[in-house]
Amino acid sequence: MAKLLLRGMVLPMSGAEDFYPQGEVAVDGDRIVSVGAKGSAPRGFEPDRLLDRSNDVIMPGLINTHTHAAMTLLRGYADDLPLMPWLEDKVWPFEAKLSDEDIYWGTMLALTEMIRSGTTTMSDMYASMDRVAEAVLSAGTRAALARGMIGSAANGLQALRENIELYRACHRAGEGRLRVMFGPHAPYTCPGDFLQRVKSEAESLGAGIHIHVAETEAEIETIRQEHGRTPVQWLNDLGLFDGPVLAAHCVHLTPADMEILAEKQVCVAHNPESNMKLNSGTAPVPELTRRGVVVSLGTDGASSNNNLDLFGEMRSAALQQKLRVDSSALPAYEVLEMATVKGARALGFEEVGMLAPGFKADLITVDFDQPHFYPRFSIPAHLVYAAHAGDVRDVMVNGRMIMEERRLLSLDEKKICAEAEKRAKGIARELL
Ligand SMILES: CSC[C@H]1O[C@@H](n2cnc3c(O)ncnc32)[C@H](O)[C@@H]1O
Ligand SMILES: [Zn+2]
Repeated sequence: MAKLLLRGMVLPMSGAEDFYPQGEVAVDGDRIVSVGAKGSAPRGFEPDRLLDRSNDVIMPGLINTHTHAAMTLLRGYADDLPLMPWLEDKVWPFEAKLSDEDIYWGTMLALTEMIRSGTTTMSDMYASMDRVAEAVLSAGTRAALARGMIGSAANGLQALRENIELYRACHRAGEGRLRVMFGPHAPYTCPGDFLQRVKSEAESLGAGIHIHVAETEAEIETIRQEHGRTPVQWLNDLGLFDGPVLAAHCVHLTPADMEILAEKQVCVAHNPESNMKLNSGTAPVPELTRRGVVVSLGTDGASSNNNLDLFGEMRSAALQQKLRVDSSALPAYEVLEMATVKGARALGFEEVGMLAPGFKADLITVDFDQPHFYPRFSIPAHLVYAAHAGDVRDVMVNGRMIMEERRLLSLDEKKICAEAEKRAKGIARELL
């Protein structure tokens, strides 16, 4: 097992006070041994390699808690529409034509973009999840995978069987890099009896549930007409929140909804850019965190965003709340927590999200020797308000370097881009 010592400006994300302007992180195999000031590595720790990144920030890898990775194939295919026309008229007809192989290459494209922008873990909800798992394992990243399920009869039940199979085959696979959740799409696409069936299957396996909730006003109105309550109240009454749940979006919430989410320890994946692009609305993030809800960050798919860059997403998350509430809302360090430690909690990855002894070595280095990072008054502020995807220099997951000096080590980027281009254009031609 290789031993590595990284030196640089270390932001461990283990508490607001923790920062080492000249620090070091010692890694042995897949785990972090020590984090601290320069010279803090344990006596006797003899690294096989010293990585001097004195002008870089060394921080935990970013965690994207809500995406549909293979939707990179739809990037730029369906823009400037609200949610339901976007889904029904453009996205679902395109997705109906995707083969397992298309989903594999779309996911590979997503992973390439994610690694380049410092994302080491994603939470994905889609179809052909065995191929998504294969892509994640070969890219070397970490993921929580959920089979997206729509409907109740033939389609929904087949998807549920696939989700169970996925759990059995992949949960904790790849040295623990994979986790499996259950992915009922939304309260407006899954009937109550189906949601309860999903809940009981997930419960019997001890798995969490990943679901879209309260995304648009139209959803609130549909569920009110069908069930006479809000989506959060409906799902709670069905018992869905009795186990671990990751609820994506949660834009339109009443105070009573927020109390339920807090009481049931439902985690929320906040997707500000998708919510803006589809004109869904602005989620009440400070109101949720004030109540103790764990709010993490996601990009959603690359068709409603249109990128998978969590640096951009952090900036949007912060600015959106400042516009909605006031300039003190959602300060930089809290946004960084959403993209790291809180993401790990939301997905049930207990050993990632911060740099701490005993934790898995998932980390990135950000090249701070660039004009947009001077003067260096505040590292968290620079990371949230000034950084962009291309600033990421190195990416390590589970102790393995998968990008070094901006060179991808686990993926063939040119081949992936060519395959994605060919496959997406082929489907678009068929739909003309
Ligand atoms: C059944 S797999 C997941 C399913 O979700 C669709 N999707 C992508 N983005 C959103 C969104 O913001 N709200 C609801 N559904 C979304 C995706 O296209 C897949 O069909
Ligand atoms: Zn989504």
